[in-house]
Amino acid sequence: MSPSDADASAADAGADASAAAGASAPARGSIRLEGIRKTFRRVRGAGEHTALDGIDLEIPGGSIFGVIGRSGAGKSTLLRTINLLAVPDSGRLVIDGEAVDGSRRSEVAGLRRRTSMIFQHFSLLASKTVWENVALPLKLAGVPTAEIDRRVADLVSLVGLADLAHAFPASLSGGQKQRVAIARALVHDPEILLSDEATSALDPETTRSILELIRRINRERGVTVVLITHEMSVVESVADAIAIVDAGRIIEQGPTWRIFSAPRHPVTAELVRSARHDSRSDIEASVAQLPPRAAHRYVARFDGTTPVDLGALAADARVLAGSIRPVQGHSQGYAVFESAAAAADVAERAARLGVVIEALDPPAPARA
Ligand SMILES: Nc1ncnc2c1ncn2[C@@H]1O[C@H](COP(=O)(O)OP(=O)(O)OP(=O)(O)O)[C@@H](O)[C@H]1O
Repeated sequence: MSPSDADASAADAGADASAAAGASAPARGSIRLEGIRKTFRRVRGAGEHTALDGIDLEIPGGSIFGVIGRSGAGKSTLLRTINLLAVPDSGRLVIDGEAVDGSRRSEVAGLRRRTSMIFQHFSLLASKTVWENVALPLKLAGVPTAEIDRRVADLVSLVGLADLAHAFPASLSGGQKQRVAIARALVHDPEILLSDEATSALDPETTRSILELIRRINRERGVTVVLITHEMSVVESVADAIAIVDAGRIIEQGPTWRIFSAPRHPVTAELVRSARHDSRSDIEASVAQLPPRAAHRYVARFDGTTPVDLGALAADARVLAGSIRPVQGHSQGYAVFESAAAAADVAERAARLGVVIEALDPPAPARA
């Protein structure tokens, strides 16, 4: 990606996430990383490993921002610089417009209260009930009992565990444990929730319900959410904007629907393809067992900016398979159809309508 592409997509990401947060959203929970660099001494051998290599990122307050990348790309380190669990070698962290450099202990303590974190492993105390796990940080902070009771009751009910308030972690499912961890993360009314692979240990349905909860917390309480994941499907369903990290650099960022419809970097394209299972060979395999009923087969791909009208591509279009889903209100996906229309005619109409078309090889007709 050229620097101008990077600038354009950074502007895209900021603009779209700002829109999602609402034009009059307060700056509460806004995050800016400027030229962040972080190196680690190599565990074996000499020298250093650059985990973050000049990260510039702007996350509007009140948005949900996804950071995605392959294993070892630098996602956790990036997330941990936001609460200074990882102290950058150089660069600036700016929260709500104010630089935070971690030079004063009180400043770091304040930052940690404003930025809560949830993890893949829930870190609950086995000997304490749901209620007691959530109450513990408030007790340690010396909050009066009546206030603790009020806040814990509110949070336990927010995460849907009012009936299990007196259960112990051992009797809870993974999803319920993550709900307790989320309630505990909210006790100090944070501006920012950092999610480090919080759904990676959960099955797809539980993942969906936890992501719905995170979205509700974001919308109802105005909490900025930064979530890191290696799963595109996680960011697809909740994030307003995404940054893709590779080898310690941001290689692409933008509104979620744009990243999915038109990835600009090959690594992003690969991540999108693997999440969607919609490569040409995947699609060809999915319709291979359907006997051909017309001379040609095509895949029409929709990027969410063009209304879907297969009839305008080929009057006799007969749909064989497809997958179309909304991402931030943009219908994206593909449809496989058969038609007698020649490839050149369909391609010409597709170009006029702004639809991407690929011609597939129809399977050979079965021998009689
Ligand atoms: N404390 C540390 N000491 C030494 N090297 C580290 C440390 N933390 C991270 N690294 C290295 O920095 C690089 C980035 O690590 P990081 O955990 O941020 O990546 P990641 O994208 O979150 O990976 P994963 O998805 O596998 O968790 C990796 O090469 C990792 O080995």
